[in-house]
Order: sequence, then structure tokens, then C-alpha cells
Amino acid sequence: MVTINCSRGVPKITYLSTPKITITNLFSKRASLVAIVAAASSFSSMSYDTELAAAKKAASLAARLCQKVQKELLQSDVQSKSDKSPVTVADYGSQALVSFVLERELPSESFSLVAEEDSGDLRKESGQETLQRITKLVNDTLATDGSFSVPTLAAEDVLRAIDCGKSEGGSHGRHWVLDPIDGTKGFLRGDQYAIALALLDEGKVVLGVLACPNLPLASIGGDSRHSSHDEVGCLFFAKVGAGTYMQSLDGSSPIKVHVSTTENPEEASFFESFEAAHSLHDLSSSIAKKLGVKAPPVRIDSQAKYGALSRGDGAIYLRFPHKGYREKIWDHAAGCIVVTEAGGVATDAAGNPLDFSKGRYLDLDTGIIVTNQKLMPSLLKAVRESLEEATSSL
Ligand SMILES: Nc1ncnc2c1ncn2[C@@H]1O[C@H](COP(=O)(O)O)[C@@H](O)[C@H]1OP(=O)(O)O
Ligand SMILES: [Mg+2]
Ligand SMILES: [Mg+2]
Ligand SMILES: [Mg+2]
Repeated sequence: MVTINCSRGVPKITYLSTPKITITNLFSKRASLVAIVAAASSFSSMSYDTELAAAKKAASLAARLCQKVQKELLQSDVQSKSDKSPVTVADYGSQALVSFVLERELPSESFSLVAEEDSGDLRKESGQETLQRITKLVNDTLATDGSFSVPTLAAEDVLRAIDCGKSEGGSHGRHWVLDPIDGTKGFLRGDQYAIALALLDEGKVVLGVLACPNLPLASIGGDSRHSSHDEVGCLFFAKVGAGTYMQSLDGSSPIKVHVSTTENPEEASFFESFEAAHSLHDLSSSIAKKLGVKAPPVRIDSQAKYGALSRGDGAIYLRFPHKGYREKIWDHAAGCIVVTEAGGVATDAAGNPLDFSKGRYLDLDTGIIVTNQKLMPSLLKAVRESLEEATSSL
């Protein structure tokens, strides 16, 4: 529902849930007309087509920047953040680029971005050389897209674009959610990583885009053989109620994708983090064994796992971070809609849906599990039993 409140002649529009328009305290006929036109145009944009096009463009350009850096990776491009996790010129450059492109492409919308990186270290004396390199990378990448007739961005513009990502998100209004490089450790190893961008509207994920520059276009499922000749670079995108599509980052026609429909755990393979520090591999293998999964785990970095799952490369994703780790919304928002619109289910270890409306962090029980609708009940049972066994053996 859209409510228009024109108490002082200025129409204020609030979205509620069902498609009905109410106009309260109208001041004049003119005000009411303005209000109805504004509501109708805002309402029609609820198809999120413009936002999706902008998100695809932003993530594809960011992927281009990241690919360039990964090819030329220099030791000086890697810094350590205060939590000791790595950050590269590509993480910063990707965030600046996505922030800049979204604002440019959607000038009529108020812009709120919840993103991983901030410019603190780049504003220090020691960060100046890195900042110059990032600024050049962003400008060079923008120049590869003919549609930006912008003058060259200055270092200060880049810092400002990065810092747009400080929003707290929440359950009201619209917020973009960005991980500029998800799986930085995979990126540094030359393996999988993703640029993950989603839009929250009133606390719900309404669209998501995952750019996975190193993911083969062909299946990476259990039995698939890979060769260095495999074509790589996938762009997954999903819109609420409209399904999930995949195209190549080079711009092939999108194809609709679906999760695996297997009901038989013996046929199901499962994904988990490459990094043992990110997820408890022993717990996953105990769950898989209980469930009857025969294939060994497929270990890859980043939300590329959600993308691979959405096209049926495997049937299950298990993620159990070590005690004390708090999951951030940018690590799951895009992946979650990509997999759910492809027919999958993503919950915490207790079976609760993931709630992206609580700010920058996800507030969840123990871990994240993803599979198809048919396997979910038996997966939840196996998770519960394995968690009970793990607790009783402490
Ligand atoms: N100690 C940790 N435990 C769990 N996840 C982590 C940890 N440190 C970083 N991450 C985040 O986990 C995600 C990668 O997960 P995966 O193991 O599935 O590749 C990334 O978002 C990564 O952040 P980042 O975005 O900085 O790379
Ligand atoms: Mg990081
Ligand atoms: Mg991440
Ligand atoms: Mg990241």
C-alpha cells in the first residue's frame, strides 16, 4: 500500500504492503494531483527494472576493475585492515565505482549504501600512494564505458564515493548493500571472488546481482571436469518474483537458472568455504554424512557458491563460522535472492529465514544453510543432530 500524507501541501509518500493508494488531509486539488502522479510513478518503479539495470552495469564495471588488478597483482596493492583481514586496491576501487555508478544512474532516488570498506586508511599520509592508484583505476575503468562523459574523478571524489557506504541500513526505506570484493582471500590466490550488490526495500532484499569473474560458465558440480580453456566470468541477477538469470560478463543473452531438484542426498553435492577459518569443515562433513551425501565437499571462496547453487551445480551450501564471528548483510544479501529466486531456500541453522532488516549485521542462530525445498527438512534435521552431538562432546 502507498500512503500519501499531504498535511502541509507537501506530499509525503510512505510504502506499506499491499497495492492500494490512500490520500489523507489533502490541501488542494493541485496537491492531490501532484501526489497521485508522484505515487503512481514511484509505484511503477517498484518493478525495480531501472535499479536492476544500474546494478548490473555497476557490478560489471567493478568486475572489469577487479580483473585488471588480479592480473597485475602487486604486493603493494594489499594492506591489512584493523581486523587483520586483507584489503586491496580492487576492494576500494570496486566500492568507489559501484557507489559512483549507482548515484549517476539513479539521480532521482535518495541514495543509501551499506558497504564493507571505508576510507579511513586511505586518508592517512601512508595511504596516499594507494589512493592515487585507486583513483587511476576507477578513472581508467569508467573510461572503458562510453556512457560516462564525466570529467576525471579526483582523489577526494573517490574517498567520498567510498564513504557513501557508511549507511546503517535497517527496516525502512531503500538501501543498497555491497560487498565490493567478497572472498578477498580467493581473489589474492587467483581463485573465486564475487562483486555482490543487492537492494533492500523496507528490510527485504528485492534485487541482487553477483558478478563472478573467475566462475566457469559451465557447471563446477561434483563430476564436472575443468580445464584452463573453460570460459569464465558469470553475472547472476535476480529480482523479487521474477526468477534468477545468468549471463556471461562479456554480455551474452541471459538464461533462466534453477536450483537442483534432487530429493536424494546421495546424489547431492555440497559447497563450503575454501578457508577453514571461515567455516567449520568438520561440522559440515558430519552433517553431510548424516544426510547420506556421498560426494566430497566442493570448496570455493565467496558468494560464487550461491551463484553455482542457483544453477544446480550442487544442491547444498553449509556455512558455520567459528564462535564469535558476526555475519554481515553484504556477505549474503545478493547471494540469498539469487538462490531463492532460483527456487532455493536459505535459512539459519535453526530454520529461520535470514533477516536483512536489522542493520549492518545478520542476527542469526549458529550458521547458514541453503538447499532446495525438498531437501531442507532432512537437512535441518541433520544440522540439529550434528549440532547437539558437537555440544554434548564439549
Ligand atoms: N573469520 C571469518 N569467518 C567467516 N567469514 C569471514 C571471516 N573473515 C572474513 N570472512 C568473510 O567471509 C566471506 C568469504 O567467505 P568464504 O569463506 O565463503 O569465501 C567473505 O565475506 C569474507 O570477507 P571478505 O568480503 O572480506 O572477503
Ligand atoms: Mg573484507
Ligand atoms: Mg565478504
Ligand atoms: Mg569484501
